[in-house]
Amino acid sequence: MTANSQPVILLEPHPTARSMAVAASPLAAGDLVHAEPVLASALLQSEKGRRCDLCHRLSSDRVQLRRCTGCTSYWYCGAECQRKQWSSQHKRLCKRYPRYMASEEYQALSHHDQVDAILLSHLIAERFIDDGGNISAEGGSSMSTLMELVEARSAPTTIPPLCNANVPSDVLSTAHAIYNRFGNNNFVVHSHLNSYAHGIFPFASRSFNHSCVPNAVVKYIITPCHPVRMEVIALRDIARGDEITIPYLDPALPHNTRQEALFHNYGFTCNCDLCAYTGTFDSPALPTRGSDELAEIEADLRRFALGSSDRLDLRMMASDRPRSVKIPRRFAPLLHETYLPDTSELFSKASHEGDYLNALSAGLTLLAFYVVVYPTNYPQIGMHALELSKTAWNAIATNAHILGSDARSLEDAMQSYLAAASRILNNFGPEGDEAGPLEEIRVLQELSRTR
Ligand SMILES: C[S@@+](CC[C@H](N)C(=O)[O-])C[C@H]1O[C@@H](n2cnc3c(N)ncnc32)[C@H](O)[C@@H]1O
Repeated sequence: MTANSQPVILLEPHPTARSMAVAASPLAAGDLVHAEPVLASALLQSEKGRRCDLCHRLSSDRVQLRRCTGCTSYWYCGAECQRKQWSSQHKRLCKRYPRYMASEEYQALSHHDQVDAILLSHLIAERFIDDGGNISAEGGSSMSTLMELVEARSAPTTIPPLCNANVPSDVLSTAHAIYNRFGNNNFVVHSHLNSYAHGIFPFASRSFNHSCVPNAVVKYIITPCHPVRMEVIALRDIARGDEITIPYLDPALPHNTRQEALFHNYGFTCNCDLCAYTGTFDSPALPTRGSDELAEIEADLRRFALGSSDRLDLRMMASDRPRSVKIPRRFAPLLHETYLPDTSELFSKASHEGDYLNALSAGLTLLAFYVVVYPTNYPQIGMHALELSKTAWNAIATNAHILGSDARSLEDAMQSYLAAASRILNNFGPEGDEAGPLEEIRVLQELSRTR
C-alpha cells in the first residue's frame, strides 16, 4: 500500500487476525499512513437533503442542493455530481427508489440496516449491473480486495431487499457474499467526529486491525464533486515493523462493553494492552454524585492527568510523553459505565444553560478522563479541549465582574485548553465539512489576542 508512491505499510501474517498492517518505514505523529477513495457510500437518512449524495458536501448559502426530479430523493450540489452519479448508478435505481423506500420489507429494517441496504444497492448498481440489467462484473483491485475480506462471525443468512429488485441470481449470490462482510468491515463515515454515512473502503478493511490503544485514526476528506476519501493518520511516532492499528469502537467505553461489542460484531477477543490491564480490575461501586469521596477522586484524576486541578500542563499531553496504559487502580470507580455519560451530560447541560463555572469543573474532569483513557493525540481529546476553551471564553465574557481577580487565571486556563486543542487537532489535520474545529481554534485565538 502506498501514499505519495512510497510504500507506507506492508501486510504481514498475524497470529489470530490473518494479517496485519506494519509500518514499512518509521512514521511520525501526523503522517499519512493510508489514503483511499470510497468504493460505495450511503448517507444516513437524517443527512438526505442536507448533503450532496455524491460528494457529501453540506448545503449552505453558497451551496444550494438540487433534487433529482425522477425519484425526488437524491440531492446534488451541482450538475457535475448529478451527471456523474446518474451515469455510474442512479439511472439504474431512480425509478425504483420511491417504491423501494415505501416497501414493507425495507420499512421493517433497523435504521442501521436500512443504510446498509442502500449501500449494497449502490454497490450492485454501480459495479455489477449494466444498463440492460445484465452483469457487467466491473471490478478491479478494490472489488477483488472486497471479496477477500474476512466474513462476519455470524454472517446473516439473508440479504436485505435491494433497490435493484430483479438482479440476476449470480449477482444476488455475489451481493450476499458482499453483505456477509459488511458487519465487520464497513466504516461509519464522519465529519468532525459526527457520523453521517456508511462507506466501503476495501483496502483499509483488508489492512487495519483493531486496538483500544491504537496508534492511528481514520478521518474523511470531503472534496467538491469527488467521492469522499478516507485517510489514516499516525497518532504518534511509529517504528518500522510496528503494527498499525485503528479503533473499531470508542476506547473510552467500559471494558466489558468493548469486549462484548468486539466479539459480537467482529468475532474476536481483544488482547490489547488496555484490555489486558483493565480486565484485571474488579468493578468498585461509583461513589454518589456530589459526595466528597467522588470529588476527591476527581481532583486526584485532574492532578494525575493534567498536572494541575484547574488547567493543563501541556507537557503532560505531549506526543513524546511515554504513554503507559496503567490507569491507576484508584481511578477504577470512574470506569463505571454510567460515569462518563453522566459527566458529559453534566458538562453539556451546564454549558447550554450558561452555568459556565459548573460546566468548567465537569469539563475539566472530563478532559482528565479522556487524557487517561485515550492514547496521545486522540482527536476526541482535542475536540473536548476546544469545547472547554469555548466554555472558558464564555465564562470570561459573561462573568468577568463576578470572577474579579480570577478572570486572569481563567484566561490562562482557556489559553492552555486552546493550545492543547490546536496541537492535537493539527496533528489530526483538516477533515470533514468546511469551517470545522481548526477554523474555530483560529477564530478563538484571534478573539483572545484582540481582547
Ligand atoms: C477489518 S478486518 C481487519 C483485517 C484482517 N486482519 C484481515 O486479514 O483481513 C476485521 C477482522 O480482522 C480481525 N481482527 C481485527 N482486529 C483484531 C484483533 N485486535 N484481534 C484479533 N482479530 C482481529 C477480526 O477477524 C475482524 O473481524
